[in-house]
Amino acid sequence: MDYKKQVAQSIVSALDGQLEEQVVYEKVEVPKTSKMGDFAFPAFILAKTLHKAPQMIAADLVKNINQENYEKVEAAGPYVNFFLDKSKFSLETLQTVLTEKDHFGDATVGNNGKVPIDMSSPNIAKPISMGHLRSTVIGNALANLLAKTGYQPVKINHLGDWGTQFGKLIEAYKLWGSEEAVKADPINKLLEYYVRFHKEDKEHPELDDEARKWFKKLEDGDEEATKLWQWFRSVSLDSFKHIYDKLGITFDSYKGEAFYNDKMDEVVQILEDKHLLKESQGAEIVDLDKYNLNPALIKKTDGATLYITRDLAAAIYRKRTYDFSQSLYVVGAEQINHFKQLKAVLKEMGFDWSDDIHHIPFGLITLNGKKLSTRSGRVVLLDKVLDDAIDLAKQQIQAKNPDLANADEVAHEVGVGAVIFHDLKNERMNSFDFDLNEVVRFEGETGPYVQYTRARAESILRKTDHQVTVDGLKLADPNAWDTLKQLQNFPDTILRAVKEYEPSIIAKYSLHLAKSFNQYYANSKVLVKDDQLNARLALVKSVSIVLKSSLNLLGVQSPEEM
Ligand SMILES: NC(=[NH2+])NCCC[C@H](N)C(=O)O
Repeated sequence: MDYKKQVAQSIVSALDGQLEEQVVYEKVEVPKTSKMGDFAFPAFILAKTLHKAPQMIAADLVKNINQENYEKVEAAGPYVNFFLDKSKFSLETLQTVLTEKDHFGDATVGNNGKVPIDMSSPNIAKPISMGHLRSTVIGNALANLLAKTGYQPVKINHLGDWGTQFGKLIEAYKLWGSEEAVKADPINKLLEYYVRFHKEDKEHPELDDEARKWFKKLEDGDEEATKLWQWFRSVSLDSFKHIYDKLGITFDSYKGEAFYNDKMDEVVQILEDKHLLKESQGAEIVDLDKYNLNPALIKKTDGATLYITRDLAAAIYRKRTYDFSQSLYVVGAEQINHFKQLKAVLKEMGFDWSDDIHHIPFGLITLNGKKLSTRSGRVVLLDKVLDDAIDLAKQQIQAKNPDLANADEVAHEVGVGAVIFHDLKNERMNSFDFDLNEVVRFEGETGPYVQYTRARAESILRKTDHQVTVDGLKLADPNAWDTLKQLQNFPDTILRAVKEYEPSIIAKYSLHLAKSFNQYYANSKVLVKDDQLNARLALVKSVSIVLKSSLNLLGVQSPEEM
């Protein structure tokens, strides 16, 4: 039920069609506090046409409005305030949630369109960073949101498994590496070699020439180089998968940069045919002056291809494979220019679908105010962060509920959920600081708080043998009003989150719903056996359903008990 539409229609008929419904609909507001009603119409917009004082217009409107559908309609200065009929509203809302359950909020706007989401995409031979974590959890939440609204998301892990850094790594390994050492602790060892390379090449620039040679060999299929590369790739992938398992996130494809090696000749060919390639100091570039962008470097002097060349091949491959309605790239804001260049080159190549490519950028995570980077070796090992979060969750669960049977499983869901939720409650583009003790708290704006609220709703339902039915859902209790309105807003909230590619909208929504429900529960006696018992328990059940759906959309589990 679209109550705003109902309000707009009431106004239009009271005005005898002097304004279009659409115009009125757009003007109807939601007042700051519910004391001023659930909707308000600024009558002063009619002052010029009607040559009357705004207060008069508001007062006249109130007289002409059919009040039947409302608790009351009143004029307040130049505004008309509408108070919805709470009983009717609760009946309609609770009935919808209880019958649609998990499907409440499903939509069809996506028209089954396929949407590849380039997400996570860490680099081989380096630990997966907090930045990759952001990409992973934002991408996963967007995939869930898209699926709920009728799209078909395809989660692609575009592994950084190709590029000049592999030349550096091979050179470093040849100089300082040992097979046993790598086998014992793959990622940390490989990182150590890489960091050492970047220290030593400052004094020995000849190292860079060697590294370049190794990369060229790799591109030419040299046996030794290829073998080392394959080994580095497979140990790295094992360690990434270990973390994805912990996060509970899966991918539909692991086609990384190397997959496009044999698909780049075609890219270069098209660029040549369209006379887009220019020589510049021996390298091949595409001039993007008219887009106000730096030229895109397609081929280096030694013929080695680049990150953007592989992205061009990948974009074309995805269009051919999925015929996508849109194609998303969840990658940090530091790559904004890269994606602008990518879209511009595709456009120059004559691919109109380049407009359907969207870079979904996000801000940095800092740790105690410091930026994290791999080169300097200041990496936060994600695996450790997750384990610490699980430990913290376990301590709190043991204190609160020492008898909980599946405490380890719940601690995992709460600890990991806390890290994911903390990431997603911040607007994508905001940078934020990460302090684990804040993240895993059971109070405040945290994932565990929402999980705890939902578990509490379930425990209330376990306390009674009353079976909730969809009859008798009229709930006039003003304490329940904010919660009911939140529930009713869920479908719209989902659509907004999808439209803005902004999971934080769902995270904030779930916090608001949890908070309003806790307030309701503190002020109303839910389990008293009177004629509204069914309606109150229906509210509790509905809150549980919607909190669980919200958490699941974010990729966070929702334990029944904690
Ligand atoms: N198609 C892409 N460019 N995806 C993003 C890749 C991210 C890259 N591997 C990095 O860690 O910076």
